[in-house]
Amino acid sequence: MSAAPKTLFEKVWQQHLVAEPQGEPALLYIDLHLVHEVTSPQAFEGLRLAGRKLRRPDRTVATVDHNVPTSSIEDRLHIVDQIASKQIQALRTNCADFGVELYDVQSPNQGIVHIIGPELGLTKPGMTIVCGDSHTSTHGAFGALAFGIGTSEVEHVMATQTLPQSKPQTFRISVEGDLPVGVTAKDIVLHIIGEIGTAGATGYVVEYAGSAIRALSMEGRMTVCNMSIEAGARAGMIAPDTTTFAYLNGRRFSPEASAWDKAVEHWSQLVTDEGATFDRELTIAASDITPTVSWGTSPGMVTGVKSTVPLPDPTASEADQKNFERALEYMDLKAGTPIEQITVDCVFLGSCTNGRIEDLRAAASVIRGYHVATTVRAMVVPGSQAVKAQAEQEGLDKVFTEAGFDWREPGCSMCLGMNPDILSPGERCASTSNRNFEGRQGRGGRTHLVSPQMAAAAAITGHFTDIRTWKFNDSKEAK
Ligand SMILES: CC(C)[C@H](C(=O)O)[C@@H](O)C(=O)O
Ligand code: SF4
Repeated sequence: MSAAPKTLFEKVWQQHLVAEPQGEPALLYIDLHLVHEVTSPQAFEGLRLAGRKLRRPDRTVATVDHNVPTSSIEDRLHIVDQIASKQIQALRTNCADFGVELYDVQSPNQGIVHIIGPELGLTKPGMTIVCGDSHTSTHGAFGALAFGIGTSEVEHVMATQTLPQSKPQTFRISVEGDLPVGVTAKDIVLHIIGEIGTAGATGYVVEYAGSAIRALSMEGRMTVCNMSIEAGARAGMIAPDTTTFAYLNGRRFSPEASAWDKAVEHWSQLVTDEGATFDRELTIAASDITPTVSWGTSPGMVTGVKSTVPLPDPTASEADQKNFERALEYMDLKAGTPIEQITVDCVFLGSCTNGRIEDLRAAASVIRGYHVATTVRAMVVPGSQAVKAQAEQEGLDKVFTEAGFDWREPGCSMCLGMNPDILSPGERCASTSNRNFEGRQGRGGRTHLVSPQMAAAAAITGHFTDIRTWKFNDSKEAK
């Protein structure tokens, strides 16, 4: 083995190479395949038609998340929507036929696929993880190489447990220094996308590094890696460290006893070596990041809460100027409007970006002792059954419901319009999710991406409000 310094990505890539045919994509071994109801039916059908079995059912785990109603257990058991009901039924039949473990609506392990993987300890450092879902990049927070794949690739992995992949380039983004109070992982990643653009990381695997990233909890790291795809990246990764090991210790599928010690020893090597080079590097000062709000129809159209909707840039290309105008028109905003003057009709707390327990705790600390503005409808959708149970044990559900939030069952919910939780045309939403495309939360709906703290504050005041000057009612939780 050569002693040349390697990046974290390079190490994981090399450890999974099955073949490297000349002039063709490499063949990678896949350690974990996560499956949900939307992108799997055709893949299972392909296997069935070809008379093939699933190569490694024991490395395949399925759940239902995108289509499930979040209103009540009753509604989840009797899904009215025909497409949703058919997809979920197909997943049940497919998992039973091919021997795949399915965390169905009544399982205590059900939840958004990118929330349950880490929470169960299925997601581990150094793994290759795929799912027919773009936000698979979330799992890179553990030092895994994790990326979304298309339905035909889902079938390939099901049949062979391998995947042909062209080798991506590497991009290190270092965020250095202490994050200012009130600035979160969500603000880091929105800020980064604002800086580099939605195609800024296209073709790269991004490694997030620097003291501000190291200081993040696993939940925060997952939020950052989750949105890598919104900058066009193939995947996002963060080197595992003691924070990672502490999170994984004792989880259901984590190794135990001597196997744990061996695993930690191996995982500890999964860092970028001193002197290893990246194809591209960028350093961002944490102190430059403020609570960030998206004003337009792409996750790169963001600005600070104290700022305004941007003015047109006469030096931009004609296409960019058109996009800008179109975004303002769709969002029904005027250039130069202060962000804090934008009122919201709806607040959505949830999704695989910000539907974890830490997100709910942070939002609850903001709303404690307050009530949702009369002009706002607000909902909290825990990312998983485990998040929901934990939150209820801590009494957070009470904090939310007493403040006037709707407390719901786990799923993707209002992150995308594939289930009954949608915006009405023209409705404006402060959302903790990751995409703000036209129609993303329902036809004609207007999405502003923010952190859980910022979403919670907007729910109370009815407009975007700088969380840095918030008056917390419980100093214990104030953050
Ligand atoms: C439905 C699914 C394929 C899609 C994705 O790949 O990301 C969804 O999860 C999303 O967030 O838009
Ligand atoms: S929560 Fe949103 S982003 Fe995440 S998997 Fe579901 S639909 Fe996709």
